[in-house]
Amino acid sequence: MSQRVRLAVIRGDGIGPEVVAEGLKALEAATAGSDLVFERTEFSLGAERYLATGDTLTDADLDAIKGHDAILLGAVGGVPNDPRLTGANIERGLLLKLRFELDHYVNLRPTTLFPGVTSPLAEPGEVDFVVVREGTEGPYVGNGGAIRVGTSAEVATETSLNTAYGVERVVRYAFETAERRPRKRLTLVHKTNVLTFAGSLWKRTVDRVAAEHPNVAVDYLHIDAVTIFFVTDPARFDVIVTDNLFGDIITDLAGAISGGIGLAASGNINPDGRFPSMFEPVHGSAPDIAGKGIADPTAAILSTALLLDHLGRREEADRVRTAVTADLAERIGGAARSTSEIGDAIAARLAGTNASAA
Ligand SMILES: NC(=O)C1=CN([C@@H]2O[C@H](COP(=O)(O)OP(=O)(O)OC[C@H]3O[C@@H](n4cnc5c(N)ncnc54)[C@H](O)[C@@H]3O)[C@@H](O)[C@H]2O)C=CC1
Ligand SMILES: CC(C)CC(=O)C(=O)O
Ligand SMILES: [Mg+2]
Repeated sequence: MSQRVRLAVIRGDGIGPEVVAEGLKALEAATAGSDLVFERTEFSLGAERYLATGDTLTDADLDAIKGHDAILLGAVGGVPNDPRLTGANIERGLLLKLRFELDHYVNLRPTTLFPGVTSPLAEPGEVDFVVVREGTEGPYVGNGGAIRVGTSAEVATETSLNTAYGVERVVRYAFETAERRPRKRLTLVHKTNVLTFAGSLWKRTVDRVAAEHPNVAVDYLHIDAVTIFFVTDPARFDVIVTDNLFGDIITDLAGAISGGIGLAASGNINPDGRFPSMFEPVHGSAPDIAGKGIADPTAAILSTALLLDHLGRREEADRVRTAVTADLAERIGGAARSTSEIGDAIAARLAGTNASAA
């Protein structure tokens, strides 16, 4: 019996389509000849579609996407200097709407410094942590407004939403993740010294859930101190749990200390399985390099490994990670390669047709 997977593909804007093409190559190569059968549906969503039609994510789009088992997304937003585009329509109206409507309350962002990858700051083995970022609340919910806009008396608010329900479920997921990892450490990252209302909720929730996980060592760091320790002592981190905004910011930094943002993969997970989970690179649409064929597709490829993990296909997921690890090790001192050259080399390793395949 084959395992049929209905995969929604949202290539998006900028380098999104370039890196998704390579992710799909890897996914196909990793699963060729197996019982896993992907049935792909393309959804043409993003800034370009919005500019052409005025639509971001319609109810019909959402309903159709809900009929899938998983989503692979490139990146959206970032057509430079177009005054018709604001964060409200693409970033919030499309990307965050997908995360909220599909209840992606876990935004999982593993960070590993692979052997052979150069980091300005750390050695391989020193960086191996996972950020569990809350994905449906925080300051990203659009809870705010502005008055007297454009005047010297303008006032703008952007209120962070934190619910006991929302915080507890992501904290529980983070503890369960820590339980499965050898070091069993969990760090809550927040700013409880000044964001005292939300911070107190997060801290009390972690303390309460910690009592159910006596094997997990728990500590707390303020977000500003975390930016120091990511640089000076990344080995201290195992599992980090944090809110939507802090998690967004520190995972770009996590990418930078572990070989570059082009290697950073993520999963927007709906752990209940009620809605399809969505896998995407941590990076955005990178308009500064779009169309040049130089984007690193590794993050998109590693995102397909997270997708395979989510489908319960650990063996195929590990094959993707092994092929990426081997490819990264060969990059040292090598000539720069294009997006498709990297994707082809990794796919060839997976297919066993690369001369130096591991
Ligand atoms: N999930 C998504 O769809 C995301 C969308 N965005 C959107 O993307 C647009 C651009 O945002 P930025 O702040 O510039 O962030 P970005 O992540 O797109 O780019 C930041 C820097 O990293 C480089 N970079 C990114 N991905 C790369 C890759 N695969 N290989 C090599 N270099 C890479 C870019 O060239 C740029 O110099 C904005 O509209 C933003 O809102 C940003 C982050 C996530
Ligand atoms: C639109 C943003 C929330 C996307 C982003 O930067 C991210 O999820 O990392
Ligand atoms: Mg981000």
